[in-house]
Formats: sequence, C-alpha cells, structure tokens
Amino acid sequence: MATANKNLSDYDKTTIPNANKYRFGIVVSEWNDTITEALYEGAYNTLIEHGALPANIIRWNVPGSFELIYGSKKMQEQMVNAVIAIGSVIKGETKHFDFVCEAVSQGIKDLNVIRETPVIFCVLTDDTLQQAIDRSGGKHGNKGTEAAIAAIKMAEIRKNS
Ligand SMILES: Nc1c(NC[C@H](O)[C@H](O)[C@H](O)CO)[nH]c(=O)[nH]c1=O
Ligand SMILES: CC(=O)[C@@H](O)COP(=O)(O)O
Repeated sequence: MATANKNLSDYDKTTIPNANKYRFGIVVSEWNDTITEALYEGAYNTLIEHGALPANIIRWNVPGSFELIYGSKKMQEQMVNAVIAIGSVIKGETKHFDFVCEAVSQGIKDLNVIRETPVIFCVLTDDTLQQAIDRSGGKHGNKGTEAAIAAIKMAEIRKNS
C-alpha cells in the first residue's frame, strides 16, 4: 500500500504502550531542515502524547542523512530504549541520491541487526520537495508520527523479549 493510500499519522491510539518508562534518542539530519524539523516535531509530539518524558528524549543533529548511520550508532551506546533516525533525501541532478538512500537504508538496517537497540528509519526519500512536504505534516500525514509509534512498539518488544 503506497503512502498515498495510507495516512502516515493514522493509527489506533488505544493499542500503543505507555512510553513513560522508555528513553528515546532522536538523530536529526540538517539537510532539508524545514522537512527534518517538521518530522522531528511530529515524532517528539507523538512520544510526549503517549507518555514519554521530555527529559527522556535526547536529540542530536548530524550534517546529512549519510551521517545518520554514525550518529545512530553512537546514540545506541547511550542509555536509550530506541533510536529514531530522521532525514530527508531529495533527488537532484545526479546519481548521488541513489547512493545516499542506499547507504542510509543499509546502514540503519545493519545497526538493527548488529546491536540490541532498535533504530527506526524515519528518512524520506523523495523525487520532489512537494513529496517531502506532503509526508512531513502535509496531506499524507507525518512520517515522524509513524516513526515515534514504531519506536514505542519496538522498545516494548525489546523489553519483553
Ligand atoms: N543531497 C542530500 C544529502 N547529501 C549529503 C549527504 O547526506 C552527506 O551529508 C554528505 O555526502 C557528506 O557525507 N543529504 C540529505 O540528507 N539529503 C539530501 O537531499
Ligand atoms: C541526494 C543528493 O545528494 C542530491 O540532492 C544532490 O544533488 P545533485 O545530485 O544535484 O548533486
């Protein structure tokens, strides 16, 4: 199901565990910062809405989405129950888009395989700025909200496993 058919901010609030017992690390890329700040706001507000304490949410900035890999790896070493990696990659004139997207998705996948702390992939990979706007609080919802819900659920799974 494509995002166009599923609003990123729609979910059953009654099924979400209380996040008051968890600590979250959020790593935010500075590239396309109007988008990444909107994603961060969606993620932060959703964590708070579900009981997370402001003191239990750590934020680090990194230069670009490629650096989300290293930033998330170091965030995993903090005393957090889940990490959210936030980025916005928008296609330009060259193949750089392809390499950045592939590297970040593979790198964050590797962190989930190699280490114990889940890292949530909150990286938009869009052909246009409008697509990114639509998915960071626009007509298709906010991927930051989706990522925060995933982080709470994965922290619960990790606690119970
Ligand atoms: N073009 C975008 C980038 N490019 C920068 C890389 O992510 C990286 O910071 C650089 O190659 C140095 O290692 N990053 C984004 O997050 N979004 C883009 O659209
Ligand atoms: C994703 C990118 O790195 C890209 O936005 C850079 O733009 P360009 O391919 O025109 O150099």
